[in-house]
Amino acid sequence: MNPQLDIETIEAVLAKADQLYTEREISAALDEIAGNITRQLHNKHPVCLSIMLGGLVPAGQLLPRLNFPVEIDYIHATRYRGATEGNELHWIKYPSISLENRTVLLIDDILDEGLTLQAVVEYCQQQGAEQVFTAALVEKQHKRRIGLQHADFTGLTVPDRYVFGYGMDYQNQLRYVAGIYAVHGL
Ligand SMILES: O=P(O)(O)OC[C@H]1O[C@H](OP(=O)(O)OP(=O)(O)O)[C@H](O)[C@@H]1O
Ligand SMILES: Nc1nc2[nH]cnc2c(=O)[nH]1
Repeated sequence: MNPQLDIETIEAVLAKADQLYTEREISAALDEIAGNITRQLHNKHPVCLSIMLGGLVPAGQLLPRLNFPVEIDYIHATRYRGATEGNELHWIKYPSISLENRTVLLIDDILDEGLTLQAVVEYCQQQGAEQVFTAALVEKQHKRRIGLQHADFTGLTVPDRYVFGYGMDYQNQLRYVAGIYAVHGL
């Protein structure tokens, strides 16, 4: 499938966007999240599941900060699918590692309405996980949370705008950006 946006448009979206967090601020937040995860899970040998695609960058930056034994796998589930409003959750890949009697840590980029993390927590529980913890780099601030209210581990808050960078996309683009930005006008 061809990208929805051409290179000039992608560069213009980035140039006009409002920067909410620098890479340095995100790095400090990841240090804090990693410290809190370590204190709570260091002797649990957790299965860490990145929720793709958005979880890719936060998980990739968080996991090397965890200096204790973990197993790594991923789930691919999406409800926005390149749009700026969510729909029902589309499951693309279930984890390969058995979750039975395991402590599970889910890692995602953003908690918005909370439906994605809630559905994935329920899936893990159905698979027999002993305990399920959630980490989201960012929590969006609004009163429309209808699923999971808060992640167990989180670092940054963003206003009620559409944000991208550090794993988060705008129309399937800009996930690689080393900062967190709000789209101009959204
Ligand atoms: O709290 P919610 O309102 O459910 O939204 C949060 C979810 O939305 C994004 O995923 P998206 O469906 O855009 O897929 P992606 O990971 O491929 O970006 C993000 O990565 C979270 O998983
Ligand atoms: N990229 C991105 N994904 C989301 N999923 C839910 N909210 C958002 C958001 O603001 N940005």
